[in-house]
Amino acid sequence: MASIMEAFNASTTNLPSATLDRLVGAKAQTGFLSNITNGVNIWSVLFTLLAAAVVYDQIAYWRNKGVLSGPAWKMPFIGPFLQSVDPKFEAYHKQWMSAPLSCVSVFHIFVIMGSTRDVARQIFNAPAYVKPCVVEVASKLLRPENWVFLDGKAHVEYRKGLNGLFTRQALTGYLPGQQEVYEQYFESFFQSSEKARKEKSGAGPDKGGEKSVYILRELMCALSCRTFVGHYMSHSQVKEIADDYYNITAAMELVNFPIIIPFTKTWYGKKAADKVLEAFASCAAKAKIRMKSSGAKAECILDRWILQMMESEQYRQRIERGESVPSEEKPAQVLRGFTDFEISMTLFTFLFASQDATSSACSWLLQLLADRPDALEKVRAEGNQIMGDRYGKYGAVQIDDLDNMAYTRAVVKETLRYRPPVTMVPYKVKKPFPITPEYTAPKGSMIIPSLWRSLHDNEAYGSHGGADEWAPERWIEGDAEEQGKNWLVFGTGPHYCLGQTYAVMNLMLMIHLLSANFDMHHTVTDRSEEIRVFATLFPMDDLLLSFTRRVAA
Ligand code: HEM
Repeated sequence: MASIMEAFNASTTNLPSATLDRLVGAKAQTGFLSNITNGVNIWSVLFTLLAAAVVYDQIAYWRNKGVLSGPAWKMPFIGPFLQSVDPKFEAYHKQWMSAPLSCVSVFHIFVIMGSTRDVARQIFNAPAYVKPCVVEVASKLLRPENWVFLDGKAHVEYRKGLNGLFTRQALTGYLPGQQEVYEQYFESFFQSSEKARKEKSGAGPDKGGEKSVYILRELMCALSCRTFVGHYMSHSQVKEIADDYYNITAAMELVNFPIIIPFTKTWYGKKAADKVLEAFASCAAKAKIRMKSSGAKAECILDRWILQMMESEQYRQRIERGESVPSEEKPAQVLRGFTDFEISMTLFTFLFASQDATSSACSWLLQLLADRPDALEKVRAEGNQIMGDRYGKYGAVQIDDLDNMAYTRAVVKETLRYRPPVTMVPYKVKKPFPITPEYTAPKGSMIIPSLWRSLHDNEAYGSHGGADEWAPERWIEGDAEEQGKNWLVFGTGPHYCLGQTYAVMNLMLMIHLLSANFDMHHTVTDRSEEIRVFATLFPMDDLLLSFTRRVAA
């Protein structure tokens, strides 16, 4: 306004009108610019930048999305982050069923979900384009230099060195320790059921159920620790790890806030992970000393690994001395020496890979068996027939016995199919990945093969009431065993589960011993069949179980 007044005042001078017009124009322009600049402050600059970033974020999402199914609009920056903090099975299920390929974008991460069997297999089998990324925070917890993040040849080589820890001979050696752990925990389940029954006087076994998923998690952690590090870890340390492990799982959301902020889930998770790493490193140091003493026998994975390192070192020394070593004396894998911390990181990956998955599997196994007495009786009858006098005795089960338990195996495999513990396996796209002729996944995006549809596919598992029914018989008299292409419970391709034989065997051992010695009583609620997502899948009501000692018929 002031500048217009100044221009107006100028008209009172005697300048020619054209010059005056030019001057008025120039004055008015200067006034307009200064108006703008006068209005500019830090907030308007920030607002403009923010608006530009929102527009950029949205356009980047559309560009990445291309022809994929997924929300048309992205919540600025965070996307569906808040939903991923409290994930709902139904929401995931809806997404898996929505299309073979769908997408969301959370923070800066573009996430592609591959849901059908063929798309999932295509992703698993594309190591040239993708590498595992577990979930974003995993590299912070497991450490970025951990072997599970190796790719290509380096991964294949490292993994070869671990194969010897999961051979039949190795698994045989872990069985006695595992049976000790089962005996100890089953006894404590029974004792706490007895206590609960006394406290809730008058409650029958079927009414006295206690939430069991937590104690089953502890059992699985104790079992893993015994298998991995034997007696190098005390019972109280195992208990501490089992308790802390909850924080590690809680930190494992599909997408986390990008930085670790104190007192958040990821912060607690990282603290717990550091403690586990320290504990395993100390076990490694102790094992290195023990295994050098004469006559020391390998009792756990750690012992076997160190033994293999020692044998490799002896072999190398013989070669260096110029000896010609007969080929049968050459170790199956010549290993380098690993530091205590390297060993610890690797053992942590085993715990990391097994803890949630086996806890989930054993929760559903017990729920399903408690609810289907006919199946439970078949497991018992088979065990009794195979074990004879040894039936129900801890320490008596050998690997050959488990091999012969066809029905028990069918129960485990059917449970893994019906309630797959791992439903999604995140991979990262290393270079543009042409998944279909119409769509190429952009470099840097997360791509997730999802296993549910493959395992609930009626074309493969349509017999015995259909794929949504739990029917162990389909593995005995049906053709489930021939559906190898659909059997993605343990993944496929170069990163397929290293512990799959061990996991199935261990779950078989658990239901065999438990059913031989105890009766299980499930307090069924209207939420028992609902699915809770906590990294893996669990019964929504946390599985109310109680145990009574079995009186043999
Ligand atoms: C029911 C139990 C289990 C299930 C359902 C399961 C499932 C899986 C799945 C889906 C993968 C990803 C495979 C891929 O990317 O193709 C995996 C990887 C892996 N699992 Fe398991 N797992 C189980 C138990 C175990 C156990 C007990 C161990 C070890 C003792 C283990 C060790 C591993 C390792 C080390 C990997 C990564 C392999 C690699 O990157 O080369 N898992 N598991």
